[in-house]
Amino acid sequence: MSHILVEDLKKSFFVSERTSGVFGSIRGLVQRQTREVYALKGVSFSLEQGELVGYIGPNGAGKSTTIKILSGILVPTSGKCRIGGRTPWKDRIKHVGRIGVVFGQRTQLWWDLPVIESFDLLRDIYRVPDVEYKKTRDEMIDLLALESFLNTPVRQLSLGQRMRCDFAAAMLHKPDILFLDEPTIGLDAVSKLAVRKFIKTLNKAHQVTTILTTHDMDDIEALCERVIIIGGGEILCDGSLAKLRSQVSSRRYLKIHLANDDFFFQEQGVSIISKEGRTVTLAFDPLKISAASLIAHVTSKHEVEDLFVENPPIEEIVAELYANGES
Ligand SMILES: Nc1ncnc2c1ncn2[C@@H]1O[C@H](COP(=O)(O)OP(=O)(O)OP(=O)(O)O)[C@@H](O)[C@H]1O
Repeated sequence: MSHILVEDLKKSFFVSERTSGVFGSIRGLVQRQTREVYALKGVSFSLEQGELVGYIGPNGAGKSTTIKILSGILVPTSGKCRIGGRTPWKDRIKHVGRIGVVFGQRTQLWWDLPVIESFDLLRDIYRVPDVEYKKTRDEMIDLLALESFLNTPVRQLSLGQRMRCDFAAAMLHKPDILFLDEPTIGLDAVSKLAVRKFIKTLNKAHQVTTILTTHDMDDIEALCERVIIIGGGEILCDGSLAKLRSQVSSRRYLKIHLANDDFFFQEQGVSIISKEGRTVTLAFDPLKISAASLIAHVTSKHEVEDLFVENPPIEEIVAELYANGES
C-alpha cells in the first residue's frame, strides 16, 4: 500500500472582487462580488514509504496548497488523500504526530530561547517519552554538529546554523514524513551541501518519506530520483529526471574549444548557440545526427583543443515544461 496516496485532489478559493470607480465601491458595500480561484484542478500521485520526491512548479502553481492539504491544515474541495492509512484533515491530531516540516523562510524554534530549550519545548508539545527524546536529540546533535551552539538563543544563530537546528527540531518526534519547503534558500555553498547530505542521510537511514518543494534545481539534481511538476493546479510531469528531459526534448549540446578563431559549420539538425572567443556551443538533435558523427564532422574541418557533449541544464528543461503547461 502506498504511504501517501492522492487522488483527483481539487481545491478552490473564493476571492473578493472589487469593481473600480465610486459606484463599484458603493455596490461592493451592499453586494460582495466573489470569484472562484482553482488552486488544484485534480491532482493525483502516490509515494511509497521512504521515497524522496521533488515537488516543483512556478509561483502560484499549487505546491503550498497541496502541502497544506497533505499536512491537514486545509480541507480540499473534493478528492481523496490517505497518508499512512489516515485522512490528514480528519485525523489531524494523530497525523501531525507523524509529520515533520522544515521551512527555509521561517523557523519553528523560539527566537529568544536557547536552542536546547526550544528542543525541550517541542518534546513537551509532541509528548515524546524522555528516553526516546534524548536518544533522537543526541543523534541529531551529532549528525548536524549542533553541540557548540546548543545554548545560544536562536536569534543569534547564522542562517546555516538555524537551518540545521530546524532540521533537528522537525525530527525530534520521529516523524515518518517530512515536508521540506525551500530548505536551502539563502544558504552559502558549504551549508547547502551539508543540508543536502543530511536530507539524504535522514531519508536513507530513517526511511522518512520526503516531499521537497524548491525553486533550486541543484537541490533537485542532488537529491531527487523522482520529480513531480505541477503547473496551473495540474500535474505536468511525474517521473525521473531522465523522463523529464525526454518529455521536453532530446536536444544535446556540443561545446568545442577551438585551436584558432575561425569557425564555419553547417549541418542539418545542428545550430550554433553561441561563440565566445574560441569556445563554440552547438545544439544538435541526436535522433538526426549522432554525437559521434557530429564530432567527426567538426574535427575533420577544424583543429580542436577539447570538446564536451552536454545535456541541457535542468533549469532549461523545467522552464520549457512550465511554459508548455501555461500554453
Ligand atoms: N487562501 C487563499 N485564498 C485565495 N487564493 C489562494 C489562497 N491560497 C492560494 N491561493 C491561490 O491558489 C493558487 C495556488 O497557490 P499556491 O500558494 O498553492 O502556489 P505555490 O505553487 O505554492 O506558489 P509559490 O511558489 O509562489 O509559493 C494561486 O493562484 C493562489 O493565488
